[in-house]
Amino acid sequence: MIIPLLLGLGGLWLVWGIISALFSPLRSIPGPFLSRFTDIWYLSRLVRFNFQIEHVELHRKYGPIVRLAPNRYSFADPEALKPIYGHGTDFRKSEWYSAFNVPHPYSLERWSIFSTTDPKIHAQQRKPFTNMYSMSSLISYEPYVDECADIFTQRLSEFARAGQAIDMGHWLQCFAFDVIGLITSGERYGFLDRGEDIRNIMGAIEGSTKYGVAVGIYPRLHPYFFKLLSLLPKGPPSGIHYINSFVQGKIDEFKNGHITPAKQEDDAAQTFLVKMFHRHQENPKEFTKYHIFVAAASNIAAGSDTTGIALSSILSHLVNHPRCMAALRQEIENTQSLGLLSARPTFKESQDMPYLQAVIKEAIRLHPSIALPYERIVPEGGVTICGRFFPAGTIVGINPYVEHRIKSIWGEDAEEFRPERWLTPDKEQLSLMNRHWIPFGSGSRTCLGKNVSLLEIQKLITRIVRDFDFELKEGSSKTWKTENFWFFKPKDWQVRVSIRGKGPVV
Ligand code: HEM
Repeated sequence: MIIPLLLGLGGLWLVWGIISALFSPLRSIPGPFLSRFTDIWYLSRLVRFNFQIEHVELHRKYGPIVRLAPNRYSFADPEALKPIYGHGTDFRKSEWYSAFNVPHPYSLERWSIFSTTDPKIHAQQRKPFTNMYSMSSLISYEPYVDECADIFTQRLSEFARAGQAIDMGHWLQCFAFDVIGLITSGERYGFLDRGEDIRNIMGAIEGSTKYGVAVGIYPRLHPYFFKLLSLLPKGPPSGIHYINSFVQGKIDEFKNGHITPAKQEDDAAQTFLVKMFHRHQENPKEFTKYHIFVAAASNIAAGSDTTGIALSSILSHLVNHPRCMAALRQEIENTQSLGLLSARPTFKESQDMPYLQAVIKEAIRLHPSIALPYERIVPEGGVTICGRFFPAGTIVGINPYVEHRIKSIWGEDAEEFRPERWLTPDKEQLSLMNRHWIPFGSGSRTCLGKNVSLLEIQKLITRIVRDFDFELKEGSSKTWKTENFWFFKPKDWQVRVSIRGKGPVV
């Protein structure tokens, strides 16, 4: 009885797919054959966790607009960015993002800055947090980064003395995780001390992100899958619950031990939690306990993998391009000889180093921390993009990995690591590249933590490039292994470290 029923439903679904494909107003847009009829083709590619390679190939084969699924289109055209993500446009995030949230009935009032889809609701939700990520707050977070950089360089010195190769991607994530812990709650989680995935929190973030990437293709099934997989002791929902209870635990520990009722003199120097608890005390109805949870959870879930990957990308490009490593060291030495570089480089000092800035931008261009499309939905009335009309409800998106390789923006050598492209005197070209450099997103949903991560990146890269030499473990290929599950992560990137000159200055 069940089998004929399932076969019947499958048949109906197939017929519906074929009819929809035949009558779609977008049927002339090219793409893989199966993508016309079903989302399964795209899903099957995503779960291989290296879609970025095929994504570039698809655009080479089919042109600037490609169908990825019956109602999903991808763009590799400089003209597409502005209509989709430009300020003032009404495109909302697609429902794909909802699979990154705990669904009802498991949630009380679950929303997150990252996954809210409606632009107006999102603007209200984001506003109370922006000043915590502002430039003035940023400078006050510098001692936290320095504290972790001190421990990180100590670890590197130990590995150098032991002649031991290490998984550098993992250690850079440990650094990013401990920094975000300090900035958020004034506590280092201890990743740098132990070098291991404490309480499997990194694994939980990875598992729940992989779940979101896959299940987001069928967002209506998310509550059912979530419920079903919750029955497994180590299923992805347990990861999501785990992250949430980890964050809540940190908040509770903080509340019970550290919170001071009086506002401290120097507001900017406080951690996120201190600032947020004060805000909550002043106005508990507008700034609720859930607001505190949301910001702390965002920092932990969005701020460790991303920054760790960016640091790996920069260091790996430098290791693979000795000429660029030498040029950066020259800049560091020049700055130092002018007395403009502290032992613990400051954010301001590293911002005044143009070659460093160029290296950072170029590495993150070629290997962005996120390498899947930022999906949006065409609003009421439809929109013309790249000369083609898309009706309301169509899912459209640009993948930064693809955008960062468009030759009409970056030139014939788009695939090459050439930091000098950012030092061009051609202002128009520079402005074009800056507009299309989108590793932190684009428009109103741009990364809230961008400055925090740049603070970490600039300070740490200057310091470790000055104090250490790096080489791939013998026998390793220059092309590292990666997994792309939204976070585009290096896997087991083995590097040997040695101390330069007299060793770390601090
Ligand atoms: C190199 C490091 C980072 C990269 C490349 C990065 C990238 C991104 C991207 C691409 C988005 C937008 C995604 C979309 O449109 O779908 C985003 C959003 C976000 N990021 Fe980051 N991120 C980084 C670090 C951080 C850090 C350190 C934090 C927190 C301290 C953070 C917090 C957030 C939040 C809260 C959002 C949601 C913003 C919104 O929708 O209004 N990120 N990030």
